[in-house]
Amino acid sequence: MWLGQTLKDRFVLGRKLGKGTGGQLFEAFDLSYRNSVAVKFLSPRTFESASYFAEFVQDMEEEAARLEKFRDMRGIPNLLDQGRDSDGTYFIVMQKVDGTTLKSYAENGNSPMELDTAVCIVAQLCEILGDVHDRGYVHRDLKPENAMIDSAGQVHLIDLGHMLEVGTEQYQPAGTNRYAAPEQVHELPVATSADVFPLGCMLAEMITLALPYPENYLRFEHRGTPPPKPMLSSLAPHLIPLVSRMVSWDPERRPQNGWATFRALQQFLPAKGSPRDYKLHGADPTARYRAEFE
Ligand SMILES: Nc1ncnc2c1ncn2[C@@H]1O[C@H](COP(=O)(O)OP(=O)(O)OP(=O)(O)O)[C@@H](O)[C@H]1O
Repeated sequence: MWLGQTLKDRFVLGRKLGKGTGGQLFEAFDLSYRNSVAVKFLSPRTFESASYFAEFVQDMEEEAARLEKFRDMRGIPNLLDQGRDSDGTYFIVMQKVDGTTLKSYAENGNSPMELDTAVCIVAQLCEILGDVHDRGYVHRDLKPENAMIDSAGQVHLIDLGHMLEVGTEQYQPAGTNRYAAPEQVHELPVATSADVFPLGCMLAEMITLALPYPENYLRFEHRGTPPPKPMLSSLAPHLIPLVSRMVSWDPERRPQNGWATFRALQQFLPAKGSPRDYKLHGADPTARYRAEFE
């Protein structure tokens, strides 16, 4: 791929937007609708075997299929097209989120985060995931790099590459150390409650700058010993009971899905019509809940 290359006679490639382990994201200009879009290419994987490479292609094809499944769902970019460029590299084209990842948002002056802002970001993620969970899917890789905040303060969920239908027999490893739920790390079956664990981790981290469990802790075997207790003492006391449940080792103790977590968080959202009395760097994710009318 190169700057100015036109894909499918329609998308003119521009600057790089970001990079993950599996994909590279570029901005492109859509000649049909005359707006900016995002193109995700499979990263070059020169040193890997053909079969390993084929697995990555399959992962991206599955991601495209999931984007299509969640078409027009608020908070998930729409799939616009997919194909292969002149070198045979697979790509998908989707709506571009005009904003930054949650990780960059925090790093660019919003860290540690006001409790209000952090709660609103997680509440927005819960609303998106609530709809995903209602359709029987688990995201399995929630982390600050996989959430984006647009210029209007709306949160978007990206990277559906590891999403799985609840009850799928075949196990495919997924998740990021320190965010992934223990049952997922231990390769046990996962339910929608596996997405609630990382939401609790993210909420605690945004406010206190610390994750509830130490590095690599989740990868240890705990057979015969009680599961570890989360470290949440620097969190606001009124949030501790809910966040403790969200990051509970036992999936049954967590709110069971996005909507259940949203309902539990609702009491901590800013009141409608209330003003924000602190400064934010960039977009305002609390505006959605402060607004008198949606
Ligand atoms: N729709 C989008 N609009 C704008 N930027 C995006 C969009 N999707 C992804 N990005 C940017 O590209 C980066 C990488 O995207 P993504 O997480 O999908 O790649 P990945 O290789 O699947 O990541 P991972 O390492 O989690 O597997 C994101 O962190 C973000 O900065």
